[in-house]
Amino acid sequence: MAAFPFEIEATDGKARTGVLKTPRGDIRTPAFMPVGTAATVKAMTVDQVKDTGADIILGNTYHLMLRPSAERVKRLGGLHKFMRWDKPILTDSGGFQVMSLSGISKLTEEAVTFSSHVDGSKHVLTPERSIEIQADLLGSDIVMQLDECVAWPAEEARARKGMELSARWAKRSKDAFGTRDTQVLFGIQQGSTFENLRRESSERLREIGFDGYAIGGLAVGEGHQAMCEVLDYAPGFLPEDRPRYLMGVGKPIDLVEAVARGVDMFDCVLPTRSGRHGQAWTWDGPINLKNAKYAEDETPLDPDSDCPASRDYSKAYLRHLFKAEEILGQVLLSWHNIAFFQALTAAMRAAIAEGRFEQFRRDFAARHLGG
Ligand SMILES: CNc1nc2cc(C(=O)NN)ccc2[nH]1
Repeated sequence: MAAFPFEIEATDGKARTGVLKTPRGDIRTPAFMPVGTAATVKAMTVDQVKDTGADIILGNTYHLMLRPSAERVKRLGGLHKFMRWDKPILTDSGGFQVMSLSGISKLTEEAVTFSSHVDGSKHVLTPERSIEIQADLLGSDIVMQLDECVAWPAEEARARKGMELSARWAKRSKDAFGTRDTQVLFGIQQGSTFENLRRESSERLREIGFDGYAIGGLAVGEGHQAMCEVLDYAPGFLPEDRPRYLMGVGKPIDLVEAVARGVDMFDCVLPTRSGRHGQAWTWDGPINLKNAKYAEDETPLDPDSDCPASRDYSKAYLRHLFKAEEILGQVLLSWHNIAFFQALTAAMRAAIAEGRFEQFRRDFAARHLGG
């Protein structure tokens, strides 16, 4: 039973725009979720994040279970109170980061066991424990099943094994989650780049029944074109009346091309991580502010933006901050990049609502990739 109403307001081809209504607030889709890894969107205050127009942020179970621990977050009132973010939070299951960040990890039918990258301590993550951490201890609004994200490239037999384990863990996750009024559980489609496996994964998830469906196992090195080839069919295997969330994606062009193929929600560290390293994302493509050509460029990143970081500071000043390794550079560029990703999703929502998404898609690519 769907706890969060998802109202699709308009479609344009496969693209959709709508609202996912949650007790902590509405999420306008297509939506970009800033990544708030260790209870912070790095280098930003929650007020700055809110100021960009973000309706929801992502929290990482792996990081928070290691530090400060999920039990401590619970004792301190849960993740929303702890970090002072009162809008919706989606937490991931921890599975992906165990494989990409932790020390030795062992995967069995029962669980993933791993050693912490923080202090080497041993931890066990089962579908049931991940649900407990996300739903009961962190108190997130949108909970993700524990699954296995198979590395790319994968042989079909290996991808099938991972997809089938993820499907069994989807059932265990749903049973552990039970029925709740103010929180929902999303299943995750796996199957690497194999159409038959993606279809089978989707059929198994639909039989179990989820409030939303993620497309996992992409943006793992396959590249933009191969990802788009999977997205030509993978979103359509999922229920059209529920949100579709593409995990870990991506660059601005990835968002536009995925929305064109029916995706509604995204998360990616790109805007904050690249911002910390001096890369600014703009309608004309990415620029590296450390480049000497900006040394006396008095123009702002985007004079039309309502974000102070984009509108009020010269590129010359931002370059200076990065050359001097001043923390303010990382703050301002993270703020600008998140504001740009929010402006991009807002522009896509408007284009879909007005039936001009294909034109938007062409104009964006020409300008952003035009060079
Ligand atoms: C940056 N690329 C990227 N791919 C991801 C895939 C998953 C996934 O399949 N989780 N079950 C999660 C995060 C990801 N981030």
